[in-house]
Amino acid sequence: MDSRVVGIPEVDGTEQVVVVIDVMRAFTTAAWAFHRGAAKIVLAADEDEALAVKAGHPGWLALKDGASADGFDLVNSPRLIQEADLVGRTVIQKTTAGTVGALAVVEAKLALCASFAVAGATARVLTDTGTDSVTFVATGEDGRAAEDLACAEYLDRLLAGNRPDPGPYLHRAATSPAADDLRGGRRRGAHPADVELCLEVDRFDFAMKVGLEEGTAVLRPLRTRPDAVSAADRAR
Ligand SMILES: O=C(O)[C@H](CS(=O)(=O)O)OP(=O)(O)O
Ligand SMILES: [Mg+2]
Repeated sequence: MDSRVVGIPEVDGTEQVVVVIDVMRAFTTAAWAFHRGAAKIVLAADEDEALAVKAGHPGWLALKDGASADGFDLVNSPRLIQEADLVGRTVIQKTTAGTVGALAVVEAKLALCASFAVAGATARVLTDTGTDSVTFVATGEDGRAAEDLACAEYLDRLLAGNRPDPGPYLHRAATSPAADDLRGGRRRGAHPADVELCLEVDRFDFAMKVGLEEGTAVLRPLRTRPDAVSAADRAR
C-alpha cells in the first residue's frame, strides 16, 4: 500500500483515505472513552465551541486537554477516563493536536483516528477496504512528534502485511518529548499512568472513524472482523 506521512499544516483537503494519529493523548483517551461506554464523541474546534455544543445538549459531557475549566467535565487523560462511567453518553472532545487533525480531514472518503491502542484494528479496517493508498497525519508538533511518527510507521508495516515487533516503535514513543513531559508532570490534566496506557498496543479491537453527521464531526468506534481479538484480550 502506498503511504505518506504529513503534519496538520500539509493537509490540503485532497486526502481520500486518512489515518489521523495522536498517541499522546487524544486518540488513546478517545479509545478509552468508547471502552467505558461512550456512544459517540463530537469533535469541537475550540473550548468555546465545546461549551456551546454542550449548552445545546443537556447530558453531553465536555472534555478538554490541559487543565480543567468551568463547564468541562473531563480531561484528556486516558488514566482518568478509565475511571469514568460513560455508558451511553456523548462526549465533546477538544484537544490541541488530535481533534484539530481530525477536523481537518473530516470530509475524506475514509478518515480513521488512531493510536497504538487501536493500531491492529485500524490496519484491519484499511486492509478490508482494499484501498491502495493512505495518508497518515502525525498530529503532534506539526508532524514531527516522535510518538505519532512511530505509530504511523508501525501501521505502515502492518499494512505491508508484516507482523512487526512493536517494541522498537514503542521505545521511540516512550522516549519522546511528549512522554517525557507527561512523566515529568509538565502537562496539565494528566495522570502519571497516562504514558503507560498510551503505549499499550492493541488494547482494543475497534478502530475509530470520524465523519460528518448533519454537519457535525462525530467519532465512532468501528468494530472489525468478528474473529479479531485484541492482544490484551488474548493475554487475559
Ligand atoms: O492532552 C494532550 O496530550 C495534548 C495537549 S498538551 O500538550 O497536553 O497541552 O493534546 P493532544 O491533542 O491530545 O495531543
Ligand atoms: Mg499528541
